[in-house]
Amino acid sequence: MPRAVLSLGSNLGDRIGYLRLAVAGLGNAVVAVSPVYETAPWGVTDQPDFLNAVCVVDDPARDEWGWLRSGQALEREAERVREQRWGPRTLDVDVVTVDGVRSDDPELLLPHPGTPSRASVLVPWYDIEPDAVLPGHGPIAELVAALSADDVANVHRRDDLRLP
Ligand SMILES: Nc1ncnc2c1ncn2[C@@H]1O[C@H](COP(=O)(O)OP(=O)(O)OP(=O)(O)O)[C@@H](O)[C@H]1O
Ligand SMILES: Nc1nc2c(c(=O)[nH]1)N=C(CO)CN2
Repeated sequence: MPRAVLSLGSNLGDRIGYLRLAVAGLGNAVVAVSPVYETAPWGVTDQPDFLNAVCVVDDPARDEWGWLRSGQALEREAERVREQRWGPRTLDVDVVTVDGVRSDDPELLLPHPGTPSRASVLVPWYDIEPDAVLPGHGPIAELVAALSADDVANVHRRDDLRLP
């Protein structure tokens, strides 16, 4: 079960530098990287805007737990400090989905439960995998179409910023 979709986010310090660090750290496993989006914060709204992107990765040696550990190692590299839930961070790496795997382990919920409602994940993911299906939720094209006008207005593609 090697193929995963990871979401990347940063809203502290050198935001694009942290996203680049993550993509560089994923190395040869990277299959596709989305454009970068500037997004208004959801959850805790009184914090700086995020840069968000989505990465498709593939590595026969890593299962879903391997991808979680890889994401956490990258967060440590970005000197992320554990802070408030949904608060500001140098780098957030979430495992969105790993093939068809479903998990209700709180340490690794799959698919990531925030995905169906988050424009900051769905919009960049749709850019690189328009035919993707989120297990248990259907085609992401339908999830994107179901986003509110407000949600969509809160994500802005930054064509001046590129990954890796
Ligand atoms: N699919 C997943 N991807 C990443 N972390 C997960 C996942 N499912 C559960 N977790 C757990 O979530 C915990 C907290 O993660 P984190 O602090 O990044 O949450 P958050 O980013 O503030 O909120 P959210 O998970 O809603 O985006 C981690 O300890 C991790 O084990
Ligand atoms: N726009 C946006 N808002 C957020 C984000 C994020 O990645 N993008 N991550 C959060 C913490 O998980 C909280 N809020």
